[in-house]
Amino acid sequence: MAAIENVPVPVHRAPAAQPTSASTSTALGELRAEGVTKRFGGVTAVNKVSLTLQPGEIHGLIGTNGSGKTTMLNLLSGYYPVDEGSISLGGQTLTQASVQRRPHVGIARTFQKPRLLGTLSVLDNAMLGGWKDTGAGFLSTAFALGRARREDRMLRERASELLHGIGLGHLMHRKANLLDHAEQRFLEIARGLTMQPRFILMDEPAGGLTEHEIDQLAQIITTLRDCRVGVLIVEHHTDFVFRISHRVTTLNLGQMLKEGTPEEVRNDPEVIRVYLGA
Ligand SMILES: Nc1ncnc2c1ncn2[C@@H]1O[C@H](COP(=O)(O)OP(=O)(O)OP(=O)(O)O)[C@@H](O)[C@H]1O
Repeated sequence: MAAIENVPVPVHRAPAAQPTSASTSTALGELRAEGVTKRFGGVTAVNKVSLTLQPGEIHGLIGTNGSGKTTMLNLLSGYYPVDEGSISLGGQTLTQASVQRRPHVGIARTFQKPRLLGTLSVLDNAMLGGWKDTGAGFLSTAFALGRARREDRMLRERASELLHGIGLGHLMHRKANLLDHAEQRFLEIARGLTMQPRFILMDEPAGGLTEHEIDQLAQIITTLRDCRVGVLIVEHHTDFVFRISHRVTTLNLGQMLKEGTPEEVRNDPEVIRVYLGA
């Protein structure tokens, strides 16, 4: 993959979180889950979990297999409704907001297995992330009238800039299904960023990447942090999570085991007993 340049993402006003310092900020604009519970039949996948993601913060979500990490991400991104508890952004409730609504308030996500439209080009896939910013109706789109043309040009430029920033600029016109695994993962991130999110929730972004590609991923994520985007990383690759996160939450059997700085979590006897030492 080509070198990663500075990823151009929108600048938000809130200050970036400081690495390793415990955040006591109640800054407006935080994404907050409070006491959320999700059940699937008799299985309680997530049980009264609270998690706060600050703008400009990298927050790792780790835990054993089946501990509820992906479910938590799905609750924050609106893929599942919560059974109990609440989700809010900047103090405004999102608990009932649909999955289609969440991008409008600034929540993007990536998937464990990249979900791309394989027969479309890399550029077209990246542009799909910006659909929420288009308002041209069906007729003006069909006839490529002024507004539709302008919106298309704007999105194309934004997506193209992001792809260059993320190191995929040279592949813009290739079909997405011809990309290798890391390229597909990075394209998903670019697609999420095209919507200019305030928060991006990533499900196992380091899965299947080489050490070199993980370094590239870390570079992308720290650039997002510098641009005040909050990043939630669900990940099994704990070294990577401890290396780049400001805060880490550990789940076990759907419940919160420990939340704190990477140092606090890494040295917690219960986390070592249940997860890290396993
Ligand atoms: N759609 C679903 N239907 C039924 N059960 C589900 C569903 N999604 C998750 N579960 C169950 O909820 C629990 C938590 O699953 P989840 O995928 O959130 O865990 P995880 O920590 O992300 O796991 P992994 O690290 O293996 O990806 C598991 O017991 C899982 O089988």
